[in-house]
Amino acid sequence: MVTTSPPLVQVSGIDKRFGSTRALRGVDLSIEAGRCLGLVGRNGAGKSTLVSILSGLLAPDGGTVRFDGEPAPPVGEVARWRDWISTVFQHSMVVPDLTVAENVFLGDVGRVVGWREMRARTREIMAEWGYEIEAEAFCRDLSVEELQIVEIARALARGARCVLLDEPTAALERDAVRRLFERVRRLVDGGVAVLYISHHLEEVFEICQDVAVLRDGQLVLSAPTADLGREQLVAAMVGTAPVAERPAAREQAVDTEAEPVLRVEELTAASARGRLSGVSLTVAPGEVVGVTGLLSAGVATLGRVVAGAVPYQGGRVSVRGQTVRSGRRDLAQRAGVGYVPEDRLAEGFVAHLGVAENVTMTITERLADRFGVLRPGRRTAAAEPLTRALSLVAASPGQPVGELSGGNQQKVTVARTLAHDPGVVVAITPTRGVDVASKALLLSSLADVARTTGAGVLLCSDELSDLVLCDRVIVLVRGEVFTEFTEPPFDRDELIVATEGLGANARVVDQQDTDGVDPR
Ligand SMILES: Nc1ncnc2c1ncn2[C@@H]1O[C@H](COP(=O)(O)OP(=O)(O)OP(=O)(O)O)[C@@H](O)[C@H]1O
Repeated sequence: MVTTSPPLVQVSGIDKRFGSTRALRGVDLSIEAGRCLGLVGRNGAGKSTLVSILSGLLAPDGGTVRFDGEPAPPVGEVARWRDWISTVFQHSMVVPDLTVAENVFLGDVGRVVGWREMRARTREIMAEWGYEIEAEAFCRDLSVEELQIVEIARALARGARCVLLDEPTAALERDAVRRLFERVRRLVDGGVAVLYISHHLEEVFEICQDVAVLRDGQLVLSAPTADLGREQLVAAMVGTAPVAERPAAREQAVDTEAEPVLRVEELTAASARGRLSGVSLTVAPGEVVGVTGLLSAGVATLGRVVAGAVPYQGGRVSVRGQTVRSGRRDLAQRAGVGYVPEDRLAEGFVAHLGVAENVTMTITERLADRFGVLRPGRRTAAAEPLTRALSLVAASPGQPVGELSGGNQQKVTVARTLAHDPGVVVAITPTRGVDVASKALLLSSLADVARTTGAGVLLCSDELSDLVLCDRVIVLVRGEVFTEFTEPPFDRDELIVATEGLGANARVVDQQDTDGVDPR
């Protein structure tokens, strides 16, 4: 008699409701030992809900989870679930006031290892991954990338039989992504089951043997990746919804002779996200200027300085001729700077307020009647065109933003920025966590604002596909302007080479401007 062993993780008939939202409907899924399963779907499809259920944090309304054929432990007994499944969550679960080693072994201290061994094993894992993070460092001092590494190290240290990676590459650089993939392959070769959630379909094709697609809470496709093309995958994700995967190229010429809406002169700043040294640039009315570079190059710092979110030490930032004082978010906003921050949870929205209220937060005075009263209907009407343009999914305009999926929260942040007719939009990695089909909509709405209102857009992103609709792209290397690409379409490979500080023919700025840049 032939006996086949049960899958390592088997999910059967899982249902989950949140009020009127059916987040998961009768989902069946198997995660096999020694295979990597990709889980994809549009924003709000139910991926994170499934991750929470698989991590023992959320009870399903119906259905079962089995490990190796046996019923999973009761929900809430997180330590017992972790013996089976270790999860790297989309949002940092790292405790800032603990050290790296304490975070890696969080929940296991005393039970599994002593302090000395904990530090030694943390060092070992970091060395194996090629990361230079001190085991004794406090996590509050780490960058976004380093925090994510701590989370991955935690999953690896536990030696769980199944590892869930929920958008693990969102804050990682190319080299770090490559290292992560190597490690995932090694885990899989060693018999570990991996569930890999990503909005980057190319990643799914690269490292997953199988792929499953969730749409509106239902599993609509499950197949080996080798049997599928990208189009089939996107078609399964979007169903019958019309979709533009790429924003249309920009046609309108920008008047670069016009007085710039944004002028940055000889800017010097220091922040945990990279320093800036003597950075100068301008953005003309209606122009979309991209800024890119490696994580430590200062791209996010530049955006944050212009938005007044962090101070600068030298130089000048001016919007429509008016100087924006260092580190004054309020004054930057008053001067007309709209800001799509990198960390939407911390700065992007107010979680307990509704979608329409968040979107119209900066324009309440304009919407109120002559007695200063603002009717909810007016809010909803003002928010609706923006949320529709971004294909935002919410149960109602009043649904608290904290209840939305990650990608939809990001769309609220963008809609809110665009609502108050900014003169300059600073957007930092605006498409992070946004599904493939919504990316084009989001980028197009930024470009539309530039085209129709004459606003300037400063698009700070390490996501090269975000840069397609830029009129120019400025590359920063170690806090300095290294080069500028002025002729779209931009060549992806040339951009990559430039971010590394290489590629002589891409160089168009004066030699003088780049003195001191080590071209490695
Ligand atoms: N705590 C909650 N209360 C109410 N609704 C919720 C809650 N958590 C999730 N939802 C809803 O359940 C649905 C599925 O959300 P989920 O976060 O699982 O989607 P997702 O596929 O992970 O999306 P994304 O790609 O944007 O992260 C969404 O409509 C979301 O608004």
